[in-house]
Amino acid sequence: MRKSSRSVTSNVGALQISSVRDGERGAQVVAGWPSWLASVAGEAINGWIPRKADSFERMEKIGQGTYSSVYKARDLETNKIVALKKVRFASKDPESVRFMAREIIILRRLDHPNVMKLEGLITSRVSGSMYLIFEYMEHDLSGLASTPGVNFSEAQIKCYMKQLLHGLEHCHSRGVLHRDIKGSNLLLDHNNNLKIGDFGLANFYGEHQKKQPLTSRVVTLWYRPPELLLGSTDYGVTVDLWSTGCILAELFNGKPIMPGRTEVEQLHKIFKLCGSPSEEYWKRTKLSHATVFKPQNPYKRCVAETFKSLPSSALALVEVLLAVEPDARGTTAHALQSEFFTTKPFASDTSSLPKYPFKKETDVKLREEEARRKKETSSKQNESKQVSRESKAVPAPDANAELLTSIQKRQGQHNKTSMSEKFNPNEDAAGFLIEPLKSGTGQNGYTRYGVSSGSSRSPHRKELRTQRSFVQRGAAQLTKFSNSVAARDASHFAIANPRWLEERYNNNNNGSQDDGDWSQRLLVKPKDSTKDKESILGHGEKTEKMNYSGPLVSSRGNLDEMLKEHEIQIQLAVRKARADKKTNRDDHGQTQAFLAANGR
Ligand SMILES: Nc1ncnc2c1ncn2[C@@H]1O[C@H](COP(=O)(O)OP(=O)(O)OP(=O)(O)O)[C@@H](O)[C@H]1O
Repeated sequence: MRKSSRSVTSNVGALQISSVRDGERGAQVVAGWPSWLASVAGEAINGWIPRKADSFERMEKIGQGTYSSVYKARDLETNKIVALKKVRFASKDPESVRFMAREIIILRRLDHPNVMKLEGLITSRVSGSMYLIFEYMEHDLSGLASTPGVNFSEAQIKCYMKQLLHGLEHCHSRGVLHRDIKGSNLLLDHNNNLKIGDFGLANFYGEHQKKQPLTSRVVTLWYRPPELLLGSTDYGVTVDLWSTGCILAELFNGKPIMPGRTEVEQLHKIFKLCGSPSEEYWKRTKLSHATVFKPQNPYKRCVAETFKSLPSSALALVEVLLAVEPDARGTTAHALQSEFFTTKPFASDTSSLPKYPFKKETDVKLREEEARRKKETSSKQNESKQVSRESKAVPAPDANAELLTSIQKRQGQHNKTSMSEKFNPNEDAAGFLIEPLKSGTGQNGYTRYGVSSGSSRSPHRKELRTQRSFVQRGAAQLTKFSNSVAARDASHFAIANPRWLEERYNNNNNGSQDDGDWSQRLLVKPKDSTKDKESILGHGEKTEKMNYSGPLVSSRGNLDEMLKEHEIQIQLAVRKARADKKTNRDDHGQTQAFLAANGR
């Protein structure tokens, strides 16, 4: 990034992005920045000048995120191939701009070979859009692991894990929590250098920050730690370590280890595998959902039995990272010192690993075609299903109305198309079969872990690959249960940009928490509140039913009862899915995943 002649030190450590003084703003606008950005998020651009769009040759689309579209491009000044991430936000809404800017501020704070480097920004005084410029990365870890014929050796897994932990160590040392660690956010270049990407959900934490509650609604579901599912708003680096443990086990296992479809099911999967927390923990903890989710009988931990085929040093590290109580997960430094990295086979050198052919562009095209095809089919189906869906949906509580307004702002409510573009329920993860792991022995005699080298892509890998961050995850999960559990539109509610809500909440509440914790309002509510429904519909969206993601559980009761209720809901959905399957062949994959995941 070129520096402006007037270099200003930016205090990117501040949680709140303060407005810049008029003089600074003026200088930034003169430097070419739009005033909507300079006026509310001057810190994000301090000392930089924007690049011009016409100094890049935009090539194909290579990624579609929840908040962004990513394009391959050529930098005409350097002739280098780069990735341009076009971020979605509403330039007329200062809060929306601030939140978009937070990703930039965080990225500018980081500087490490295993963290994606922000190389610059493209916008202009008259533009309403913003592109983030990154080094172009050929692969991501999930995509690579799902490639037919690609099986990782233990040394190779160590190589990737080591890089991930070094990158995370850097983030944590700079006071940054990533909060969305998963395979598709771990990017790899053609030399097998791994870089942590997508800081869209990241936030600052630590003692030097003003102590403010963080949102618990972050991290893609399958990688989300129990304390977040229990509603913690005071957490730290251990959330990233849990996700790291999930990835480590997954790389050996060949498929995601806890593919929950709802938050309740996710927590149940965690307790079944990792055991439920100790009595001590329940007593000590003030987590908002703890009373609701505490099981009557404790669950026994069975990580060792489940992953008995893992090398012992890998299993030992998985045991630590997947500790159900956060404090026992240690730190990135502890993990790097563990036997997993200090015993043979040692982590491969990146240069000794195979070079994999590019395939990102084809992947994106295939996924988009598939999504388009499904969308066409489903919009026809949705028309006929509308009545039953609405009648079974649980209305949202009053408290959600305010949040809904916020969400719409973040997503650019003035632009309805951007909303629907963002949310494509059919482009979801669960439409694929989960197959049993097949591992084998590679040419070098090492055990190769991961999927078998069949002629087609591994379905469960596809599932992993397309499991999106919080937003899309919500959409995907809920769509599966749209008729019996929650309405599809619930995801519009549940997909609030959590970091935006977090900040908004903090701004409005001066960081104080009360019994009406907003994250709890998102999850737990009484079942019969028609009034609530009225009130939420009264907030400008008369035609769209807004529901929420958590009505799988009653607000009072124990986990076992809830799970029973939950299971009934799932069975209803399974029956429904079976019926749909008969009537629509295009729903085939989705139904299969549903049945497979339920062991039916
Ligand atoms: N530097 C890069 N090089 C190549 N591809 C990239 C790069 N950065 C991102 N991508 C691709 O674009 C996709 C979306 O990017 P990113 O994850 O940053 O956006 P997002 O909107 O925050 O997505 P998500 O919904 O996963 O949170 C990634 O999954 C990846 O495949």
